[in-house]
This record gives sequence, structure tokens and C-alpha cells, in this order.
Amino acid sequence: MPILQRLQQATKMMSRRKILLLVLGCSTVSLLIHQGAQLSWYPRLFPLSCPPLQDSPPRPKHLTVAFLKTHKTAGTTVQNILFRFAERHNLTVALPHPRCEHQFCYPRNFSARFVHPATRPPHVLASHLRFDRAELEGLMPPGTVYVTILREPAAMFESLFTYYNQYCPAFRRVPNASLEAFLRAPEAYYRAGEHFAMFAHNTLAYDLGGDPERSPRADPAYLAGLIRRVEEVFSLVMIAEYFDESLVLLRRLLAWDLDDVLYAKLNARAAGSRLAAVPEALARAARAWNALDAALYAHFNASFWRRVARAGRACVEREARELRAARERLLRRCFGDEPALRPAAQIRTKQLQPWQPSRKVDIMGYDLPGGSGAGPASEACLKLAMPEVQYSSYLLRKQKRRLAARPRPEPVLDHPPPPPPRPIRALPRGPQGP
Ligand SMILES: Nc1ncnc2c1ncn2[C@@H]1O[C@H](COP(=O)(O)OS(=O)(=O)O)[C@@H](OP(=O)(O)O)[C@H]1O
Repeated sequence: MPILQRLQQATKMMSRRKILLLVLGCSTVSLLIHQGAQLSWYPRLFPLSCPPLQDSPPRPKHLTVAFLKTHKTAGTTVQNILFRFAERHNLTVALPHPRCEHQFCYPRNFSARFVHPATRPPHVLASHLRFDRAELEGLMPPGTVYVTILREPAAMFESLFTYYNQYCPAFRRVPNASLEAFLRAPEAYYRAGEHFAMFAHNTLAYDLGGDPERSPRADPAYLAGLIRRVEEVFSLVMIAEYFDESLVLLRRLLAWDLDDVLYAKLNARAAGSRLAAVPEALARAARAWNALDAALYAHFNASFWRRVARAGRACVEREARELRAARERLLRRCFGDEPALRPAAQIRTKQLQPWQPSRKVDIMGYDLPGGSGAGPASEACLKLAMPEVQYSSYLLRKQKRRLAARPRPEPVLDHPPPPPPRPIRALPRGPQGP
């Protein structure tokens, strides 16, 4: 072969190699960006150890979820999981009308009129509300999966008592803000039906749409009816004490990946703002005062474990361990080698500063090591630790922009929501004032 021809062939080979290298390079970068945005920490090649979900072939991910965010039950952490899932899958999240602040005009019964028109029709709903079946079913598409979460009532009551101490008159009346004094004689401080009374008595029952003044002892039929109504609607009642096992059941119910339920613990009080453990006598008194909640918890805790047994307890525990390991890797990657919850004053990233209910209670959060940063990975880390108030405002802005950019028929709103009867602004959910 003449030299010139050989040279031409060699040049051709070179450029083919270059093109191949270029293509390989581009795919690697795109894969990295994709992985960064998804923050995938689950070893995908390692098959899930649980037996396959009943249906085969595998179901697609379920995309419509209504989460009843009960109070002081780890609901903000679940909400954050759902918000991030919705963003990654380009779903619409129902958000409250600004008049309702970041809750659907709680403590009023939920009404579809409280939902911002730019966030309808929704796929996902996860903000505080008082449950009203007909209104929610009218808003959410058919096939929506309903889930909620309960917490052991004594621990929950201790959290409510501290968090809402400055807002709830029943708690404000107690000398020295003493939980013990309140529980010694709750009737001396509590007035049914007054402002924020629902934070002081059977809050779980109230959030579920029940009557917190009913006694399960005096009125067992009422309790049975409330349980039946909850079971008719909710496909899963999670238990805060078994948060990771609850998430395993949730991801299996919704056919989601383990990556979809990774989380950072949100809205936790600092050690100095809570009792390390509620003493047994106090816990008994808290359960006796909140007897309806205690009965609901006992029932749903038992049914939770029956469900775990059906799914295979060993396999649920193994998956929960895998979740914990993946979560630890993610937290280290996002928040540094020793990812610690820190008080708001030590968090430099404004979007990550949790709202503080009062000077006496410290709510903790995370910070990004290098400030807010940029790029898909930092964006995903930012969302992972974003408190409820900032995330709800961000999502509302984003969905309004999306609506403006891609006009679609206005959802029919009969009337804008009427102004709330009480100053909802006083509810401790808004951003901290100056
Ligand atoms: N993953 C996980 N597991 C167990 N517990 C958790 C988790 N995430 C949050 N928490 C605890 O839940 C309490 C806050 O609950 P909420 O976010 O529902 O509160 S709120 O009603 O929205 O204000 C708050 O409890 P207290 O610290 O006792 O107040 C959090 O520490």
C-alpha cells in the first residue's frame, strides 16, 4: 500500500478512536450527572433480599399518594421524601393557598378550596390538614394511595407539650411549663374547643377527623368506628418508632426503589429541649389523658407488626438495615464525614434553617459543608435537608412558574377560601419573624 494511502487510513482510525472516546466521555459525564441528581446510594446490582412483590411482572411506580401529616410524628421527614419524589418524577404537589400558610387551614376540617389552584389537580399531597374523606377524595385522582403515621402517644404528647407551649392556652396556664403538673390534673388547664385545644388532647384522633373528647372506655363503639373509618381509607399506617421498617412497607406498597425513601431526619428537637426519656409514671398519665390516641396507637401498632410478619419479618429488617446503610452514605456525602444535626444558629445556608417555635425550644437541622453550592448533587442535598416551610414555598413558586409557562385550563374554583376564623398566622408554622 502506498505511503499516502496508509497515512489516510491511520488518520481515519485516529478520528474513529477520538469519536469513540468522545462518546464514551459524554456518556460517563451524563451518567454521573444523572446519578448526582438522583443521589443513588443503593447498590442496584445487589438484589433486594425480600421475596418479590406478589405481582409479576413488576408494577410501575405508583405516582398518586395522599399522606395525612399528623402532628409531631416524624411527618415532616415523610413529607420531605414525598416532595423530593414528586420533583424527581415531575409530579404536581397539592399545596395550601397562602391564606392557609403551610397547612391546609388546619385546624379547620380540610376543604379542597384550601388548595392553591396552581397545584391542582395533584398527584401528591403531604401538608398538615384535618382529615375529611369526602373532600380529599374529591381532590385526589382515583387510585390514590392514602397513608399516614402514628407515634407512641406519651412521646408524642411530650413533644407537643414542648413545641406548642407558647401557643396552646391549656399549656400556657401550667406553672413553670411543667408537663408533670399538667398531667397531674389536665382538666384544671384544658378547655375543650378553645383555641389550639387540639394540641392538648388526643391530637392523633383530631387529625384523623375524629372527636378527641370521646373516651374509648365509655364509648368503645366510637373507637371501633373510628378505626374502621381509618382502615377503609388508609392503605398503610406507619409507626414513627419503626420509621425505617415503615418506609420499607411504604416503598413496597408503592413499588418504589429503596433510593426513593432515603431521608434526613427533620424537625428534631435538640437534646436540651426534650426529655431524654419520658418517666414511666408520666408516660402512663399521658396515655391515660390521651386514651383515644393510646387505643388507636395500640391497634395500629399491632396491625403494623402483623403486616411486617406477612411481608416476612427477617426480610423487612434486612431491607431496613440496607436502607440505614445507604442513608448513612448519603448523609456523609451531603453533609460531611460526621453529618451532625445542628442548631439553627449554626446553619449558614438560609434555606436550611428550621423554623423555631419559641426561644425555649431548639429545632435542629443540617448544613451543607461548603454553603449552598451548585450542581445537581448539591441541589439534591439541599432538598434532602430542606425544612417544611422553605420547601413548601419553593414548590409553590416552582409550580406557579410551570403553570405560567405551560398554560392549561384553570381548575374551577367555586370561591376562594374564606378568611380563617382565627389568626392562622399565630400557628407556629410560618418563617420566623425578625
Ligand atoms: N426518622 C425519624 N424517626 C423518628 N422520629 C423522627 C424522625 N424524623 C423526625 N422525627 C421526630 O418527629 C418529631 C417531629 O415530628 P413532625 O415533623 O411530624 O412535627 S410537626 O408536627 O410537623 O411539627 C420530632 O420529635 P421530637 O424531637 O420528640 O419533638 C422528631 O425528632
